[in-house]
Amino acid sequence: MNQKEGNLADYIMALDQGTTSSRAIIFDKEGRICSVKQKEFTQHFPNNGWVEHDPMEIWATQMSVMMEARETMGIRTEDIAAIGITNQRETTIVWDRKTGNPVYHAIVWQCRRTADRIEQLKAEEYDKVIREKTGLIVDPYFSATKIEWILDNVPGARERAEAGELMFGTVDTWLIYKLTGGRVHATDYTNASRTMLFNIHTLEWDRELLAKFNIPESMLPAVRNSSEIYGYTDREIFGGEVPIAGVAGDQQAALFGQCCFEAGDVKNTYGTGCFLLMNTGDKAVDSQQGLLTTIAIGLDGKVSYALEGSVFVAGAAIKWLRDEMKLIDSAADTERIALSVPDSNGVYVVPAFTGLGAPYWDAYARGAVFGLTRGTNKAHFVRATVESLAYETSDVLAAMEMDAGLPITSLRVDGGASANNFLMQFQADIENAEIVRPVITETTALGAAYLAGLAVGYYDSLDEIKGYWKADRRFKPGITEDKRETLLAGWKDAVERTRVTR
Ligand SMILES: Nc1ncnc2c1ncn2[C@@H]1O[C@H](COP(=O)(O)OP(=O)(O)O)[C@@H](O)[C@H]1O
Ligand SMILES: O=P(O)(O)OC[C@H](O)CO
Repeated sequence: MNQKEGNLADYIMALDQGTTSSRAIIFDKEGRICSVKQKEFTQHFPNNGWVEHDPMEIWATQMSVMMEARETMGIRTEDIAAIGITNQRETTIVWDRKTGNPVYHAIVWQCRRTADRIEQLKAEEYDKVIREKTGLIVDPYFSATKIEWILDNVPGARERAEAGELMFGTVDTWLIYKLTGGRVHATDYTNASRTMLFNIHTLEWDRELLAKFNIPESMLPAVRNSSEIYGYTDREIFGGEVPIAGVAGDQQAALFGQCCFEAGDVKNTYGTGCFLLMNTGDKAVDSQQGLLTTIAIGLDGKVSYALEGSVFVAGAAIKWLRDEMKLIDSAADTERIALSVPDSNGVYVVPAFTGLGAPYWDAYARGAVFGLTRGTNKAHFVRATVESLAYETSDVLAAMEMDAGLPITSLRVDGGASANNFLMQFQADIENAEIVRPVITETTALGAAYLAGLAVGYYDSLDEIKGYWKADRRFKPGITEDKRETLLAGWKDAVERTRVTR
């Protein structure tokens, strides 16, 4: 059986439940991908700024990719030592304890429907209380006001919740519940830390916050380590009992998958947006620079903390070049085009399409382009757009350095746009740091696989895992200090001219 001690199964399966698709990846011991299946699902936009998913569709797509990934390889259920789950974070699902049926669609992390409630909390200066307890900057992004909205707006929901009939979960919790046939209602520390209800210092659901949002404690899942056996898959579902043994929110899983185990280790995922996390060890650093304090991982009853900064638009700006501006045919073209000119010719693109994220948190800013001259051509424009991803990253790294009080000399990278060698070199240049890209850039799923493997004895230790992590390429800084300062000063000026609120 797939038990701790003498685990003989050959593979680990990671379920990566993201914002636009559900994926299942089967890894071997060295973290090589043996099978991967992915299914997109419907995005619902019922109102301006609202985003929802159907929890049943999340479950159905996750189930089917899980089955297909195994069947394609032709392996048996018992060849899988454990399952690790990693998920889009903050997204909120409420369901009936008896039937397992959701009472409403999942309210997605991107959904802004509770913006007015957030303004009210700020007006009461309750943001300070929230910040102190949860490490978060009060925002509709997190789960608390989403749960409150469901209880206030779904007919009968509040009464049912108070009678103990409803359960809340982020997507990890929903999948665990479904996979175990409704037997386990649990989440891990990293996901709990994104709800705006979890006290990251006492490591408990915070009673004062629960009262503030009028959320009965009976709705909440048990909070557990990111690496431990949560339960076993229901035989009906998977034709065998596989332990679910690793759980972490996707950005934290990526930090773990990048083997950023020590305080000071930083990773950046260059996807649609950029997500930067710095491990701060056992210190919950209270950011003075507009970053979030969050839980990096929970192992053996102890948590490590992280500083987090998110950039809303990164790879999305590259998509914009392709789909709206029609300047490129594919995202990969940007590398060749950027390298066809020696520099951006003084052009700066600030892709603040949906406002500016960390460290500015300016919801009202909008995209801008500076430095256009009669000599500006398409290549300069494309290059400036690619460079903006590096500048945005650099702003968050500067904030992290100030908060943590230590310089960042190395950054581990992943995500779709990390394939762009020009971007990686430019990042190294302006950051004056080494940029390290691993061979396996599926670090989110890999992190979940590592966590699951550790819990069942498939891996012995963090050191063993570190031994499997391999760099594909290291980009070293290669420009002068003067040049770096000039480039960064131009960006700072462009951002200042873009900002609306300070
Ligand atoms: N070679 C490239 N250069 C620059 N950007 C790229 C490149 N390849 C992909 N991208 C961008 O990366 C994003 C996709 O990365 P991915 O990690 O799959 O994102 P997500 O998980 O957020 O959907 C897209 O926005 C795309 O425009
Ligand atoms: O699904 P992703 O990769 O867009 O990640 C979403 C984040 O977890 C939101 O906090």
